[in-house]
Amino acid sequence: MKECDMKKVEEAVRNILEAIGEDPEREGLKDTPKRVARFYQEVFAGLKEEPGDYLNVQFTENHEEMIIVKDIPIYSMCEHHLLPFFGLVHVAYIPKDGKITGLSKLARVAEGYARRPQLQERLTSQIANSMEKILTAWGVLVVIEAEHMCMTIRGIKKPGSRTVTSAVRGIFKSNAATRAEAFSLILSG
Ligand SMILES: Nc1nc2c(ncn2[C@@H]2O[C@H](COP(=O)(O)OP(=O)(O)OP(=O)(O)O)[C@@H](O)[C@H]2O)c(=O)[nH]1
Ligand SMILES: [Zn+2]
Repeated sequence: MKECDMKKVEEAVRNILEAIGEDPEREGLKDTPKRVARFYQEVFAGLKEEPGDYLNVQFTENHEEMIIVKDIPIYSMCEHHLLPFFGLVHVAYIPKDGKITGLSKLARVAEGYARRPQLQERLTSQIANSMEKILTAWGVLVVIEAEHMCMTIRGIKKPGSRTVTSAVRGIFKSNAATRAEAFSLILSG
């Protein structure tokens, strides 16, 4: 897991500015390479951690019913255009053997995987896979609704269109009633 090479990003941004016909030395742009480097360091910080590890914070509680954390806001960067996509993550799981994790840890996992060059589908399955592996729950369900800037400000230009992805594991896959209950709780206001 490599640290962000700030000098390399700065040099690349200076090159881009030159390539588009700008003067990287002019007043308004002279600090831009540094700013963009800090910005990339922040939005790609998830590359230098293993976000699933947050789930190792676990408690024992006699609760084998559904736990849902919904409406977790995320900002990620689409790996095709390096433009943001953003929206809401909803996660659900049914713990096994009393193994539950901290609620904030579920949001930290979503945040960690979002802070990488991503595809929405991969982000969805990485969150679900880490929950399935580390929580060893009866079932895991992850839904993401997001808007992609690469479909908004360029190309096809369809602002407001939203992409919904889901990843379903364990009992949520095998039991339609359990899955329907999770979806109705997630989609209710
Ligand atoms: N499946 C998926 N596609 C994505 C995601 N983010 C961006 N894309 C798509 O990636 C595709 C890249 O297509 P290309 O034809 O290589 O690139 P492009 O010429 O910039 O495509 P347009 O966006 O159609 O102009 C586009 O259809 C994007 O909408 C994502 O998270 N998941
Ligand atoms: Zn894109």
